[in-house]
Formats: sequence, C-alpha cells, structure tokens
Amino acid sequence: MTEPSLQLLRPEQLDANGLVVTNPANGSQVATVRRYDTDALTRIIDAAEAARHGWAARTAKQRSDILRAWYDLIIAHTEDLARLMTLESGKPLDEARGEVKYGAAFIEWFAEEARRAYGEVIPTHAEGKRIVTLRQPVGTCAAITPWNFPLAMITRKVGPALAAGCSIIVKPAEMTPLSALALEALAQEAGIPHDLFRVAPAVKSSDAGDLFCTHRAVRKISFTGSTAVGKVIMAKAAGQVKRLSLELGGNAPFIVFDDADLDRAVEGAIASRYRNAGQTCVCANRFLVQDGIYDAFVEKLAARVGAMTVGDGVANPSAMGPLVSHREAARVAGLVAQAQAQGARPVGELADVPQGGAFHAPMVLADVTTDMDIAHEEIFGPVAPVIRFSDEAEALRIANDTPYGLAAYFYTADAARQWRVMEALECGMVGVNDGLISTEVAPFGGVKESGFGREGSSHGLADYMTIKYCLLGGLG
Ligand SMILES: NC(=O)c1ccc[n+]([C@@H]2O[C@H](COP(=O)([O-])OP(=O)(O)OC[C@H]3O[C@@H](n4cnc5c(N)ncnc54)[C@H](O)[C@@H]3O)[C@@H](O)[C@H]2O)c1
Ligand SMILES: O=C[C@H](O)CS(=O)(=O)O
Repeated sequence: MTEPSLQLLRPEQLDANGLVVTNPANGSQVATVRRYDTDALTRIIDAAEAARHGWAARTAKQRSDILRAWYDLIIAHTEDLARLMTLESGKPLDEARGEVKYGAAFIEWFAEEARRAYGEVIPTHAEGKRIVTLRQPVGTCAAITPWNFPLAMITRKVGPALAAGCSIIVKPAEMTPLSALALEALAQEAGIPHDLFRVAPAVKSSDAGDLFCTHRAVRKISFTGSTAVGKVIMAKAAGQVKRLSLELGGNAPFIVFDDADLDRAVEGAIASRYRNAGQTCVCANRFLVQDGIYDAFVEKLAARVGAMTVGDGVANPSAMGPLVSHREAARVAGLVAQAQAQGARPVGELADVPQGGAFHAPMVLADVTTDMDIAHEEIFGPVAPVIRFSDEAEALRIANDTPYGLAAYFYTADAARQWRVMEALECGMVGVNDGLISTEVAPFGGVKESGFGREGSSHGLADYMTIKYCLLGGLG
C-alpha cells in the first residue's frame, strides 16, 4: 500500500474485488474494501447478539476503561485518520483533523457517562413493598451512517452503545467507509471484542436496511441521513417495533436582525454555511436578513466568500474542498441555475475553482424570495440564499415554514428578543450570536421531519438503554 494512512486498515477489511473508494478531488482510486451480503451480515448480527451479554456483564468501570483506551488510540492516530477522511470525502485536512477530535470526544464523553447509568429507589406507595428502577442496555443495535462526517457520525452512535453495554453493527455510506473501518481496527486494538462492534459496508444498502429492520436480534436502529431514507427505515422498523433514533435532514434559518453585530454575523455565516463545503445537516441553509442591515450583510459576506480558496484538501489543508461527488456538485449547480432563473442575484466575484474535481464555487445569492425552490430545498452545498424580512414576526413565520426542524441561528443584541426567538423557533438546536453549535456535551437532534432522539450529552446514553421498573412485595 503506497498511501501511509491505509496502514490503519486490516487486510481482512480490504478486497481487491470489493467496494471502490475514490477521491472526489481528483477521481483517483483510494482503496477497495470488503462488502457484506445479507447472509454475511446475518452472521455478523448473530455474533454481535452472542457477544453483547459478556460485555454487558462487565462493570461500568471496565467498559469505561476500554472506551478510554480507544479514545487514546484515535487521538494518537489523528493525522492518519484525518488524511484517510480527506482522501475518501474531500474534506480539507484542517476540517478532517477537527472531525477526528470531535468524533473522539464522543468516545471520551461516553467513557465517562458509562459510569453514571443510575437507577432509582422510588418511595413506596404501599406497606411491605419497595420500588426500584434499573437502567439496562437495549441490546444489539444497528447504525446506518452518512458520508459527510465519516468518523464522527460513527463514534456519536458507537460510543453510547458500547458505554450502555450494547453491541452494534455499523453500515457506513458507500462513498466513505474507510474512516469507519479504521475506527473498527483501532477499537479492536483497544480491547473491544471483535464481534461487539463491526463495520460492514453492504453489497446493497437497502438490503442491509431491510435486514436490520427484520432480524429479531436487532433491538434498535440509529439512522443518520436524509429524511427520505429515514422515513423508509421508520416504516420498516415498525414491523417489529424496534427502537429508533433518526438524525435527518435540515433547512436551518440564519436570522440577522438590524441590531446584530454585523462582523460577528458574517463570521457566523461563514462558519455555518461553508463548513465542509456546505455539506452538513446543521448548515445555515437560508439567510433571513432584516431590511436595515440587508445590503451591508450581503456585501460583507460576498466579499469574504469571493476571497475563499478552493482546492484539494490534502494539498491545501485550509481550503474549501470539493463536494463528495460530481453528481452532488451538478445538483447544487442546478439549484443555483433554477434560483437565478427565478430572480436570485449572484453577488460578488467567484473564487477560482480547480478543474476536474467535484468542486463548486462558494456563492452568495441575493434577492431570494420564499416562493423560490432554493428557499425550501436542503442545498447541501456552498451557496447562501439571502431573503429579506421586515419584522420579527415575519422572520419567525419564514423560519418555521419548513417541514424540517434541526438547527436555527439568529443574531441580535436584544436579550428579550433572544428569549422570544429561542422559544418560538421550531427546531432541536439554536445558535444565538454563534454559527457553530455542535459539541459532544450538548444533546444533538431535531424535531418535525428532522427526526427524533438525541446524540451526545447525558441524554445520548438514554437512547441505548431501557428503564425496568421492579416492585418487591412481601417485605413485611
Ligand atoms: N441530522 C444529522 O445529524 C445528520 C448528519 C449528517 C447528515 N444528515 C443528512 O444526511 C443527508 C446526506 O447524507 P447521505 O446523502 O448519506 O444520506 P442518505 O440518506 O442518502 O444515506 C444515508 C445512509 O443511508 C444509506 N441508505 C440509502 N438508502 C437506503 C435504504 N433504502 N435503506 C437503508 N439504507 C439506505 C446510505 O447508504 C447511507 O449509508 C442530508 O439530508 C443530511 O442533512 C443528517
Ligand atoms: O451533518 C451534520 C453532522 O451532525 C455534523 S456536526 O455534528 O454538525 O459537526
């Protein structure tokens, strides 16, 4: 293997005739990995079901120590993990390094949470009886993850699952299996039993999803991806009433009121819209800017965007990278063309974009109105549509006029307005005067068609545990 970061992978994870992984920056082949058909996946699930009992029987401290060892190995291999991520997803090295640290933080966090799955003794309602609750692991879990955060979306599920005493099988996105496979190899090195946590790229993703929804041993499915596929999983999981966590699509409003700190709002817009070339579920997707600050905001944002560097994330670690595929880049270009045909106005100079890769120039579109398609689509690309509004009521009406409800952001100096708007926004997460909200210590998740369940924080462990109530009678 010429690429040093591929040393993280184990021979049994690779297959010359398997799934081909290519670099979206230049189309080069990075690796070919083993894929699992339904029979092979069934055997993996059966083995996970057998392995979980011994893992759950270990003390919380023992599970915590092994998770901590895994965390230490991830951090020790940050550079190779980041390079592998950049090669398979296009994410620039600086952002990839950040994702490794962010993803590792979930393992560190749940290594600590593992020791705090407290039950209760409830004051009894009747003489001679006592009531206690136990928190127990859900059992064997399955996870299906997206391509845009190839490492953090795995640790955000596997961390709490293992901390709770569960086993878990991860089906990664076809385009980005390498980071997940590297995590699996490091987990085994840390002492996590081989059958307890497996990464299984699928021959056919829908077959894997069907199996997760129908195999009796799978007690919970955690899905992160598009709302459309999330609905498919939810419908199929109903057959056996399986536990679900759904982290789905978003259409985050980014509201700038007249009294906002303009420079802070522009910095927040850059951080929220253009991170990962706009390919994050919590990206600001629509900019709602009040009349009095509209022109200044558009001008300042467009100047910053036009000065961005776009390029290969290995050669230029701080650049904005390509989209994950040419198909995605073409989809975004189509959305922009449609918006312009409907009256949107591109603002400022466009950054130079390398030829050949799946690149799309970062853009600002002014004069966008709510009747345009781009105001309602999850863009998932580096394009900022800017909509004008007059007052707070109009801003909230526009912001909430979407089936999604994941993240929202707004900028104002008015403390009373901060409380009014925070409470009125229909979403799971709000950034006030800040464009970056993702952290392992806070509950990440949405409402409406952005899904349910929470990842990270102390709430994240509950998604992998059950509460059993026990009544002890005849105690005299
Ligand atoms: N809410 C969050 O935390 C979060 C995080 C990242 C991405 N996302 C969302 O994910 C989407 C982008 O990711 P994507 O393109 O990988 O999404 P996607 O829904 O196309 O794919 C997600 C995963 O589902 C698998 N899949 C696809 N069809 C399936 C089927 N019929 N049955 C079972 N599995 C199937 C894919 O192979 C992949 O592993 C965006 O909508 C983004 O907002 C949400
Ligand atoms: O795509 C959304 C992910 O959840 C990434 S992050 O948690 O916002 O970094």
